[in-house]
Amino acid sequence: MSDQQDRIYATAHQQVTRFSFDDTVVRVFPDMIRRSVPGYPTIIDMIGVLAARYAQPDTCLYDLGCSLGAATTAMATLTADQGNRLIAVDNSAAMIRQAGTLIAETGQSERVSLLEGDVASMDFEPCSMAVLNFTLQFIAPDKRDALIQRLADATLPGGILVLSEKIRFADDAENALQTELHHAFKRNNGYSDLEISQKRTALENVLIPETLADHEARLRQAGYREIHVWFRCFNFISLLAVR
Ligand SMILES: C[S@@+](CC[C@H](N)C(=O)[O-])C[C@H]1O[C@@H](n2cnc3c(N)ncnc32)[C@H](O)[C@@H]1O
Ligand SMILES: O=C(O)C(=O)C[C@]1(C(=O)O)C=C[C@@H](O)C=C1
Repeated sequence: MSDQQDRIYATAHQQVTRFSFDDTVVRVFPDMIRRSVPGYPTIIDMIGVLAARYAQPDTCLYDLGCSLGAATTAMATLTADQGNRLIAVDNSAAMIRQAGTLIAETGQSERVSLLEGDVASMDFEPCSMAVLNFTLQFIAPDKRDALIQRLADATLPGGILVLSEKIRFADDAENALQTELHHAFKRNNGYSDLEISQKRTALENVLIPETLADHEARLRQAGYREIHVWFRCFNFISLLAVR
């Protein structure tokens, strides 16, 4: 079951605990992410479009921090009959369990390997596409350079990384405005001020955003030849990095 409405922070919690991708979150995840991330459905659709454009025949495609496999399914659907193997990884056992059920329902299980594991410590096979769709932000900052470097090293010439992140802005006024606009988006999607504020507390020191410049510098340093911002809404962006 993962089709319930997100009401996790609707009532006052005595103590707001650190956000984690457990069973409670899995049950509401599709609703939570759609109402929390501006443009999420578009980003998923466009990951499919990017797969159709950049996935090379008979190569691996990675979905890292796959949650319920939305990006995996988009990539699999738009690369049918190309001989690609999809490797979807998440370190939440609850997510992986439910992702397995959902991917089986799409009939794509044969091409998809679902792995429970930490993407910050895994070795990558040669691949033509990797997706980090709102995952890097949850990985300890001191592990991010090494992860992106290992991914860049595993990516075939002409292959890509799609990196989507919540970002912060170096300028305090800009940061405050973009954060306020994101909260207005959440309010417009039915979240109350209490829900917004408790979720924000739960995400503190769990989701650690960096600036666009930080992301671009890391990607360039790792050896990506081209870096494009292809999606942006308020403090949410998605980058296309070409190897
Ligand atoms: C915001 S969700 C990603 C959404 C998903 N990519 C999508 O497009 O629907 C972040 C996911 O990253 C996973 N995650 C966080 N840290 C991870 C790590 N070190 N290794 C693997 N997965 C991780 C979480 O369990 C969670 O499922
Ligand atoms: O809800 C928020 O305020 C968020 O920052 C959104 C966000 C994300 O960017 O990953 C945070 C956690 C949930 O997984 C879903 C969405």
